Amino acid sequence: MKTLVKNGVVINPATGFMEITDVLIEAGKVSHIGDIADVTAEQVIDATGLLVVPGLVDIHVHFRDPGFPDKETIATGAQSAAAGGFTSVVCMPNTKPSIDTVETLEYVLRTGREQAAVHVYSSAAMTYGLEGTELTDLDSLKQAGAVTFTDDGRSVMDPQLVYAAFQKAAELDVPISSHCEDHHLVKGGSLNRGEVSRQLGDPGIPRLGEELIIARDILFAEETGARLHIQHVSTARGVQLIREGKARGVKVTAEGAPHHFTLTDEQALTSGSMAKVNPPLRTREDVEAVIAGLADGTLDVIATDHAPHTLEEKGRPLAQAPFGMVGLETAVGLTLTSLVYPGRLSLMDAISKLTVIPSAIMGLPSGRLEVGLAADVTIIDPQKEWIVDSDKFKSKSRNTPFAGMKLKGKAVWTMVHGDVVYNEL
Ligand SMILES: NC(=O)N[C@@H](CC(=O)O)C(=O)O
Ligand SMILES: [Zn+2]
Ligand SMILES: [Zn+2]
Repeated sequence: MKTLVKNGVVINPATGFMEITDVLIEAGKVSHIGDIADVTAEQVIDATGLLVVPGLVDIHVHFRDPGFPDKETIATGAQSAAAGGFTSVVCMPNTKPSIDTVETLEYVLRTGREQAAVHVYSSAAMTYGLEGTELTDLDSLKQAGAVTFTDDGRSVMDPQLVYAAFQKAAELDVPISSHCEDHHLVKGGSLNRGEVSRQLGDPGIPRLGEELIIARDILFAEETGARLHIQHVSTARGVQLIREGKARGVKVTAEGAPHHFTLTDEQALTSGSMAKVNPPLRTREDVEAVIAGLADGTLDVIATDHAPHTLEEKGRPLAQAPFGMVGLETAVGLTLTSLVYPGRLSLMDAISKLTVIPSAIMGLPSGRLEVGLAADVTIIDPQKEWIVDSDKFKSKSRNTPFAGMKLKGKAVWTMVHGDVVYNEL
């Protein structure tokens, strides 16, 4: 089977390559990049005016299996990924049971191989049951394929335990992904503590709770030499702490989420519980800082934190609704609309933060569009204007504050290892 993608803007951020040319895919691999006149292929795609990029990589998703198949399964999460242009994802461990044993990790990876349209990688929990009391067996979890250790959804509060985890992670050279939230300081709020939370009678979530743990974990990384990846940074001072850590040579990387570079806490006034996410949407100043952090490289990657929840749960009042929003199918549109078109981030940097950089952080064999490599390829229509319709999501869940929003730019064709897994061309 040969597929010829003709005349697209072919981008490979790993080498800074960007040219209007052709890509030939044979037997699941990229066999040629460059103008091709004399090839007969079973499948020919006219990519004129479209971007042909490495399959996108999201290192922060929640696929809810095992435990919550009403929200998402590995198969539906993978369909959602494919529809958003993502060909590789890293699952978070806050499932039920949590991904804290080799057995559960192997279940997730095997289900991914057997049922998912995209490559499914997984994190493993740092502590059993994400309870923050006993370290998991990090050696055997690494051995079984965990690409990062994290208690995402919570922070481990006991400094002795955190210290031991960082030491072990340094020894194993596996990055720790950190959800930063001081649970002693953050209790009961649903929204950023500020004007809007006061208006809605919510106790609020202080920025300081996030910043204390960002600062703490940077120090642990500095002390132990471990690689630290800070998840979903939402505050201006959080970005600055990471910038300073990097300047000191600490091995810290970080992610910005589309909702954090697009929306402020005011979104809760119109979207209610749909705008409830952890860490919360903050203020304009914070959004600007997240964008500046992405632009200057302080925030290395764009990751969605795709967090599906049922409409029943999200229909509850703010205080009772769970935190989180789906993100895979809106990420490309939001990246182009909020960052690239306003001139805040170059197209090359945007694609880089969605491909080769996240792959490098997690050590994944993806994120490049090069001859000889497996053909994970995404086509983006940068001109396509569309209105977010959550009823059309491939995800099982519809919890998004972006419904009804007009975006410019969309993933329209996704190939995994030579097979087309999404096509709206
Ligand atoms: N981000 C969220 O608001 N929710 C995530 C957990 C997390 O990423 O912290 C979830 O699992 O629902
Ligand atoms: Zn988190
Ligand atoms: Zn998460």
